[in-house]
Amino acid sequence: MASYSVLHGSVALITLQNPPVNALSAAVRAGITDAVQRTLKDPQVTSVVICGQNGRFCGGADIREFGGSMSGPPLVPMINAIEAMDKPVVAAIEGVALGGGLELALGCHYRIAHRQALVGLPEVTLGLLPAAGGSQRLPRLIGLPAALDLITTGKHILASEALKLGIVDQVTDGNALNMAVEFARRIVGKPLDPRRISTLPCPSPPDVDFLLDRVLAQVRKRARGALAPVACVGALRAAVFLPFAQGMEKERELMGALFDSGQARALQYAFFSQRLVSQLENHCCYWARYGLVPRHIAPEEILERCLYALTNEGFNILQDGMAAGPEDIDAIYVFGYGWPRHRGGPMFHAGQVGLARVLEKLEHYQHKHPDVPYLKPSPLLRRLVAAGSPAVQKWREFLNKDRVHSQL
Ligand SMILES: CCC[C@H](O)CC(=O)SCCNC(=O)CCNC(=O)[C@H](O)C(C)(C)COP(=O)([O-])OP(=O)([O-])OC[C@H]1O[C@@H](n2cnc3c(N)ncnc32)[C@H](O)[C@@H]1OP(=O)([O-])[O-]
Repeated sequence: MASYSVLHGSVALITLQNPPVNALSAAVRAGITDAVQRTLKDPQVTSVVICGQNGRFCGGADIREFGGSMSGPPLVPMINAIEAMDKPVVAAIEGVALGGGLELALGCHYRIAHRQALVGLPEVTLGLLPAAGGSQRLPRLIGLPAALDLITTGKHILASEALKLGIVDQVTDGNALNMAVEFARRIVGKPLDPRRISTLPCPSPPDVDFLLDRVLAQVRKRARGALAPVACVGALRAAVFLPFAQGMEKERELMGALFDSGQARALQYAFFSQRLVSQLENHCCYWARYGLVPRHIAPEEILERCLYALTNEGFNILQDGMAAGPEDIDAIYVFGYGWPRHRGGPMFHAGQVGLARVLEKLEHYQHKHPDVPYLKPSPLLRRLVAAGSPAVQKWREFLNKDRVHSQL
């Protein structure tokens, strides 16, 4: 939700309330929309400040809502309505203004931030693009090159850097909310048109096509096969060449293609998994409290059981003739699944570790867990070890002979 109060008799304060990061859930969007209506109707109110509860402006759209059917007022018209207000609106940024949080702040007429606050449009890291106007407003505010950098990498930057780029108007080491309220009282009556980012032209260099093509080639190389960075460049291209309303249409269309993609679901799953895993320590406290004794599993065992089971499946795939050679499997892992390139791929890595060692480990874990079928060593792995563990480059030859032999 979002609370509404009036300070000094004239400054409306809208506070986002959705701990821990004040994500823009349906309830928060409904609260902001109602509060905006109240400020418009209240003749005593001459300016507005938007802030987040507990020193955090906003962590963006509520990612947990992405899995279900979306309800509540949509973000884009809500932000457009804020920008269109005829009373100055100031965002008081403390903690974070990320994704939809920064997009909300970009819809405000001014942004005042604490120096240590973090801002950014990290949607690309979730397989998305900033689709609440961020891809169209940010380049209009700070120019195309800087917007390309921020949006295609998704990096978070400190407010002090955001000030240099022109994303925020002022930073403070003190209380950003107090400063924003004082600022809001001072600027009443100043023209708002130049502060509506959607009405500004998008500053871009003369060789804009060359720049966009170069960045597109870079993101394709850096994140091979990833859809979101490519879509981000497409949205920024629209910001340069199309009027705001049409750019927003393009942003929506590109987001639509990403939103239901397997890549976006996988990256959002990874976001929550990472946080869940970091809470494991708390689970240990829970066990201790109830006198439970967890079985000790060394990190090495987890790694080996995951890694060698995966490699073992690779040997089974080769044996079944579903892949012609180990290079096919390694290429899929390196270029499709982000396997660290410097480790060559799971089959190459097995060769580096030593096939005999991989076999020995699989036998060991299979002995401990006979009910886990994927730990059963592949017959091909056994034959390769028996043949003296040839180098990975020789396996194709070995397989061909093996297949011919098995057909005789
Ligand atoms: C049309 C839409 C367009 C729009 O452009 C799309 C977006 O905005 S996409 C969004 C773009 N925004 C982003 O990509 C920002 C994503 N968030 C972050 O990068 C970090 O969480 C942040 C830096 C904010 C805080 O770091 P920290 O202090 O180390 O804290 P932490 O990381 O441990 O998180 C604490 C708890 O908050 C939870 N939670 C967090 N964010 C969200 C969220 N948006 N939603 C829901 N939940 C969220 C998190 O799961 C965790 O829950 P739990 O149950 O306690 O495990």
